[in-house]
Amino acid sequence: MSWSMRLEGVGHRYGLGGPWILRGVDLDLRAGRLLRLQGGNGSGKSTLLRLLAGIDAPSVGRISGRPRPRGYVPERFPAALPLTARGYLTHLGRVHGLSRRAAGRAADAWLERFGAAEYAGTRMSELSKGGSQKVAVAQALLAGPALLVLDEAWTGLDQAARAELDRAVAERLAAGGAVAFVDHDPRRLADAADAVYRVTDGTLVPGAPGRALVRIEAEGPTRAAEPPVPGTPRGWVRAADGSVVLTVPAGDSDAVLYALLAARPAWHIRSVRPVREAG
Ligand SMILES: Nc1ncnc2c1ncn2[C@@H]1O[C@H](COP(=O)(O)OP(=O)(O)OP(=O)(O)O)[C@@H](O)[C@H]1O
Repeated sequence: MSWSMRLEGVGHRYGLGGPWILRGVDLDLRAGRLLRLQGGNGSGKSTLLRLLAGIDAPSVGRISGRPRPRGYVPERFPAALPLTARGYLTHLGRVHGLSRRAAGRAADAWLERFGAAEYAGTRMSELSKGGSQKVAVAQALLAGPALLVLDEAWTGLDQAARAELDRAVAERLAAGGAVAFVDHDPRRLADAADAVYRVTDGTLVPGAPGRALVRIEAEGPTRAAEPPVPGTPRGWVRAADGSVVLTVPAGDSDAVLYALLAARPAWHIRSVRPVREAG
């Protein structure tokens, strides 16, 4: 399996007059890649995952090369379907082009893997939250997707099922699939994710998860003085009392502190505090 999918200048908003949720998103996703998306609440992660999965079309821009088959686990799985777990999965297998027999076998195999074989005959509407989430994950994996999109898919699964999903992700990648995911736990697949992006202010920026930062609060020789650290990557903000707060990668903090203290006239350092970049 060798393919490459591309997003070019993608923007999205809900409704014509609605605010732009995403703007100018460029992204390449290739066979074998594991992409993690991060960002604050409501930043647009789920929106981007739906665009990747092809559930929604972008309002502007272009998405090309999206492979098939695709699997998608939404943040909220519609559980109130009038089918049993096995019936639903078998039906979806048929939609993906499997024979009735092969679809039934795939349904059983995935229910078994996620420890849900005992719910095979249970109506979807009667499943527990965890049971329903296992079906949500099984339906996405059923057809061996080339592109797997997981929106908080581990949430609600028991520990064994979470580990099983980790294995299923590794299998998809080994088979030449790509996986894009969002998860609130920064440790999820942390060793495997080879691309990490943050959705922030509607744009997509490359970013390592939860980098260690240092917040330095300093007072200049005058209230309007600008800190003598032009290279500070994350910039600085001025507090109401005229002091400035610089947030810098932990590795740069010694150099920034030195620059402040070596300045003439020197700056007064009020506090130095380690912080973590929000996940
Ligand atoms: N169907 C919709 N109609 C209108 N607005 C929507 C719709 N879906 C999402 N939004 C809005 O788009 C913005 C981004 O939502 P989205 O769910 O993509 O963010 P998110 O980063 O996944 O958030 P969270 O971490 O809270 O799940 C939010 O302001 C949300 O209210």
